[in-house]
Amino acid sequence: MTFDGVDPAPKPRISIKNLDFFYGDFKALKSINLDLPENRVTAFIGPSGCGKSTLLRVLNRMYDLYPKQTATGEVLLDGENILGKKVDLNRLRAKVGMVFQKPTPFPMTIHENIAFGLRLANYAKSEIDDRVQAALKGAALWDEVKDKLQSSGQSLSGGQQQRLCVARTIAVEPEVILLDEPASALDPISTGKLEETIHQLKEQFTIAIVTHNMQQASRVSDRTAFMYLGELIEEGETAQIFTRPRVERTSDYITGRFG
Ligand SMILES: Nc1ncnc2c1ncn2[C@@H]1O[C@H](COP(=O)(O)OP(=O)(O)OP(=O)(O)O)[C@@H](O)[C@H]1O
Repeated sequence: MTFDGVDPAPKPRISIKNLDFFYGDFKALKSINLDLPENRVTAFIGPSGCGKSTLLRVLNRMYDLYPKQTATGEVLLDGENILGKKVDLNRLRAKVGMVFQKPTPFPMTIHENIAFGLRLANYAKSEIDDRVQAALKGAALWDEVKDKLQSSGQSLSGGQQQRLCVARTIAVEPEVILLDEPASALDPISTGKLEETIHQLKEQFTIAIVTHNMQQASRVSDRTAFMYLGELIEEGETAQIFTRPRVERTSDYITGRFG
C-alpha cells in the first residue's frame, strides 16, 4: 500500500487479452481482458452461469480435456500464449495448479497424496520427505497431521482434505494457483483456516479464486473481477469494487439487488 491507500499495481503474472470461449456454438466468455498481478489474490465473482469457472478453467487449459470447447484470443503467462497449439500441457499444468470445489484426495496415505505428484514431476527421492513436510506447512496442515502421515488422506475432515489438496498443488512449485469455490463444502471454521492459508500463499504465488460468497471475496482477495453473462463488467481493487463500484450492475449485484 502507498500512503494514500492505493496498492501499487504489481506486474501481471497472467495477461488475458480478447479472450472468447465457446462450448460448441455457445459463447460463454466474450472478449475478456484482465491482468492477474503476481503475489495477489484475484477473485472472480458474479451470478450463477456468468462464466467464472469457465474463465478459471481456461487458465490451465482444463477445457482441452473436453471436445468442442474452444478458446480464442491470448492468455500470456511469462510472455507465452498458453492458448497456442504447441504449448506443453503437462508443463502448463505444473505451472498453473488447481484446487477444486470438492476436496479430492487420492485414496492413498497423507504422505503419498503429496509424494505421488513429486515423483511424477521427477523430484529426487532424497528430497521427497522434506518437500512433503514443506508443502503441508505451506498449506497450514502440518501440525494437524505430522503424527499420522501414513493414515489415509480420506480419513481427514473435509477442511483438512481441502488443505491437503492445497498442499498437493503447492508441492510441485507452481507459479499460479486456481481455486474453484474451494470453501463451498466447508464449515465456517475450516473456511477460516483455508482463507488464512490463502492469505499466506500469496507471498509466494499468484492466486485466482472463484467464489459465490462475497464476504469471502472481500476477505481474501486484493482484486475483484465482476462478471455478468460472459462479460467482464468491472475489475479493480477489492475495496473499490465493494465500496465504490463504477458500474451500476456491479453495485446492484454486491448490494444483493440481483443474482
Ligand atoms: N460443459 C458445458 N457445455 C455447455 N455449456 C456450458 C458447459 N459448462 C458451462 N456452460 C455454460 O457456460 C456458461 C458459464 O458457465 P460457468 O460454469 O462458467 O459459470 P459460473 O459463473 O462458474 O456459474 P456457477 O456460479 O453456477 O458455477 C453458462 O451459461 C453455462 O450454462
